[in-house]
This record gives sequence, structure tokens and C-alpha cells, in this order.
Amino acid sequence: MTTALTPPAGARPPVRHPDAPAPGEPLGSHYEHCFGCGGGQPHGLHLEARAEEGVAVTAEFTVTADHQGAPGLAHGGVLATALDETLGSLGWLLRVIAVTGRLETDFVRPVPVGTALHLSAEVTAVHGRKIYATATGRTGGPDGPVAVRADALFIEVKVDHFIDNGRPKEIQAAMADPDTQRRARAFEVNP
Ligand SMILES: CCCCCCCC/C=C\CCCCCCCC(=O)SCCNC(=O)CCNC(=O)[C@H](O)C(C)(C)COP(=O)(O)OP(=O)(O)OC[C@H]1O[C@@H](n2cnc3c(N)ncnc32)[C@H](O)[C@@H]1OP(=O)(O)O
Repeated sequence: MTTALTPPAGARPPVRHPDAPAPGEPLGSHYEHCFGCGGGQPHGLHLEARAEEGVAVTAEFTVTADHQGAPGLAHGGVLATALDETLGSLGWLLRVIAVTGRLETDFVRPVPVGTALHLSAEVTAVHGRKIYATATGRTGGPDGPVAVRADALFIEVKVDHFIDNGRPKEIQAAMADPDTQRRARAFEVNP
């Protein structure tokens, strides 16, 4: 693991937000057109994550023929996306919006088309806006062999990060959607 992914002295253990979804509760999609979790992306991953105890989540994603790199095998970038999306959903438990700053991925075993990837992620430390987290993807069940794993650094941002940087067409549509608004704003009301 590179030094950028090692929590500095002074980093704190993560604190589960009191209003975090209960363990077992599905987190839902943060954006309908998200390639990782959105229902409105025909070739997306349709990853479904749920809250766990502590500051952790689990998720599943089934590799389809749309996700190939080599014949019959998942593309590494798609597997990294699945890890990234699972890690990104940890924000629900901290109740902050965070984007990936760094993602370091180990590809341990090839993952064939048709495989259900069982993902699990947890926050390991927090330092200011920096959120340190780790994830694994297993095949054959939640306790199966590790196929991919990642360490990551997420950076907390405000909703303005998206409003200021996103293409106006999609931002305006998202802002007109009360559900997206509600979800995005809920994260900004921190204790
Ligand atoms: C109503 C409107 C609708 C809105 C609806 C929105 C709902 C959304 C809800 C939830 C979204 C979740 C989406 C999940 C999707 C899965 C996750 C992804 O794929 S996210 C996409 C990929 N990532 C990016 O696009 C980031 C691009 N990068 C940036 O924008 C900036 O670089 C950013 C924000 C990450 C940091 O920029 P700075 O200017 O804010 O902050 P600085 O000062 O540079 O960094 C803060 C600290 O972090 C360290 N840092 C930053 N990047 C680092 C890196 N790559 N490696 C190591 N350290 C890094 C810095 O050294 C600094 O550390 P020190 O506080 O000084 O100790």
C-alpha cells in the first residue's frame, strides 16, 4: 500500500452516524444514471449495497457479457468500478458526500462472466476530509476466495462539487428531481 493510503498520525477511527441506515438496510442508488448503481444504465453494474454493523457495507454485482475485457472474463476496470462504487457507498454510514481521490486495486483471480461478485467495504480511519477505506470482492459466496481487493482514499466534498463541475444538462435534471435533491441535501446536514 502506498504512503498516500496509510492514515497519518492523528487519524481517528470512523464514527457511524446516528442516522445511518440500520444494518441490513439497502442503501439504494445515489443517482439513477450512475454507472455503478443506477437503474437507468442498461449496461451498468446495477450494484446493490446494504449497510452493515459499524462503518461497513456489503454489495453484490453479477458480471455480464457487457462487462468483458478478455473473452468470457470481466474487464479489470469494471471490477475496479465495482470496488469504487462499494467504497463510495460508505458515505451513507458517515452521512457525508465523498469522492474517490485514490484507488489502489489488486486483481487476484480472473472473474468469469456470470459470476456474482460479493463485495465488502469498510472505513478504517478518518482525518479531516480524508476517509481511508478498504474493500474486497469474493467469488462463490460472501466467504469465497478473494478475487479483487482495493485500498482507497476518499475526500469529503459538498453538493457544490457536483453543481460546479457537472455538465449543466445533467445537473439541471438532477436538481429538478426532488428525490436526488433530498438525498444530496440530507448529507449536508451534519451534526
Ligand atoms: C443537487 C445536485 C445533484 C447532486 C447529486 C450528487 C449526489 C452524489 C452523492 C454521492 C456521490 C458519490 C459518487 C460515488 C461514485 C463512486 C466514487 C467515484 O468514482 S467519485 C468520481 C471519481 N473521483 C473524482 O472525480 C474526484 C476528482 N478529484 C477532485 O475533485 C479533487 O481532487 C478532490 C475533491 C478529490 C480534492 O480536491 P480539493 O481541492 O477539494 O482538496 P485537496 O486539498 O486537493 O485534498 C484534500 C486532502 O486530500 C488529499 N488528497 C487529495 N487527493 C489525493 C490523492 N489522489 N492521493 C492522496 N491524497 C490526496 C490532499 O493531499 C489533502 O490532504 P491534506 O488535507 O492536505 O492532508
